[in-house]
Amino acid sequence: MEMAPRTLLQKIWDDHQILEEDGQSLLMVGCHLGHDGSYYGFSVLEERGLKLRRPDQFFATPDHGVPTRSRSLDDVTDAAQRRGVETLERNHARHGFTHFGLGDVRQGIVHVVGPEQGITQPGLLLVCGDSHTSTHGALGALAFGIGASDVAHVLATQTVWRKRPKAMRITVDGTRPAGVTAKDVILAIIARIGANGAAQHVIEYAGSTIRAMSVEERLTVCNMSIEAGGRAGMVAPDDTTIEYLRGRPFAPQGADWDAAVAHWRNLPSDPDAVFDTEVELDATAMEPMVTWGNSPENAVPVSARIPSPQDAASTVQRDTMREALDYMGLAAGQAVRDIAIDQVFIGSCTNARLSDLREAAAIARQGRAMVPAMVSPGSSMVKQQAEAEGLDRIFREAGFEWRESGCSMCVGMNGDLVAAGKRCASTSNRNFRGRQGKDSRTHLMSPAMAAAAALRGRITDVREFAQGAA
Ligand SMILES: CC(C)[C@H](C(=O)O)[C@@H](O)C(=O)O
Ligand code: SF4
Repeated sequence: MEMAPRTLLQKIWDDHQILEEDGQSLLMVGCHLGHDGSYYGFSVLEERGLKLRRPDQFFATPDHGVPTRSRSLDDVTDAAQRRGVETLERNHARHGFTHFGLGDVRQGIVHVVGPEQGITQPGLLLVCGDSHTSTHGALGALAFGIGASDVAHVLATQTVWRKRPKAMRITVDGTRPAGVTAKDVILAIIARIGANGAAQHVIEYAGSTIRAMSVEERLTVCNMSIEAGGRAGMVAPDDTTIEYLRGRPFAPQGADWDAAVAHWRNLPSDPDAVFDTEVELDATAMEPMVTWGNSPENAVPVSARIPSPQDAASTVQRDTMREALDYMGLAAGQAVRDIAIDQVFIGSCTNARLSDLREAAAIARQGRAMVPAMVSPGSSMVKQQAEAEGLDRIFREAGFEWRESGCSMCVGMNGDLVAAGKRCASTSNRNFRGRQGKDSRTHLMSPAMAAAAALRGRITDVREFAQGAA
């Protein structure tokens, strides 16, 4: 009998399902990633006298609490954060998993490090106790964040229970206009479908715009799947994926590589596969995007004005918009381009890979920062590569601070904070209330847009600057 056509999601799910019970699947986990917030799971192992089931399939690196001024833990002001990093080191010594510690060039934000090291691969079922695990789907993996008790379950059994999600395909077609980056594409997607638009779904991004993207750009898109309410986001593996992985430290080698590639080639959704939900967008009509509120769905083109609560679809939405404008200190009808900012953050698992830093540097070199601006590379390897091509010098000469790698001001756990009432142009993924510090105000945008905002001290259309690489 011929098999029914399947989506990429269905293929990976079927490959990993051990059994199905009461509507839940028990799935074999191929790769488990951890960071300095992963200690709860290990304490459960200890309480129950259990061993780490597969030390060879657990990889961790400290990111959330690490200092970015230096690599010394003495620069971490919060005792709990310091304990997180130290506990990860202790668990590594005890359980023998792969650990890229502070001072190791392979350290970085776990979602930057996985792909960079070739740990993230097509067809893998990958989990991590972190919501932005969706990032790894850019390489054709099924990757999702899991809660603390699931982390303990995976550490002990290398399996996880999950309900089979629905499949959504988001097709983006056309050539992006100049100045429109992968970040703008995902912000446009979230603005269209809403912060809950992909609830219960795993998103597959498809179409000529996605196919034309580099792996680093696809990582940016998949990273924010969770901000659209999706369980995960993925892009089918293709030549771009395979060329990206070739020769990376943890990628298969020799005959194993050939076998892996043959498997990866079979993963893309079959032509007749049916998706539960389909969404289509035209990239040719897109502009650089900026958020104005406290949800990533509050994204508008940089040339637009802030929408009015009076135009909201419901009274609930109207109240939410009013509260957001009040919190953000903004008025309906105000031009986005006029908004003065207090500082700039270029970093995070969304936008701190080498290509992001190149794009930001290409703008930074055209002027001088008028407000405090900092750059925190996504990994220590990214930092090293950026320095090898002189990006650190460009940033420093433009008055930007060049820091060490970590989550940093994306979430502020390490003490890199935006002060109360201050407005930050940020390349991260969340603009929630208090996200970058108590009463801080966040505007999400691309690395080039953030650099442009730094040079002008206000939200600026990056297309006013010369385009091109640094
Ligand atoms: C602290 C961590 C568990 C959290 C997450 O799950 O995403 C963080 O990374 C974030 O981005 O909010
Ligand atoms: S960089 Fe930000 S979004 Fe990414 S894992 Fe760290 S805190 Fe979460």
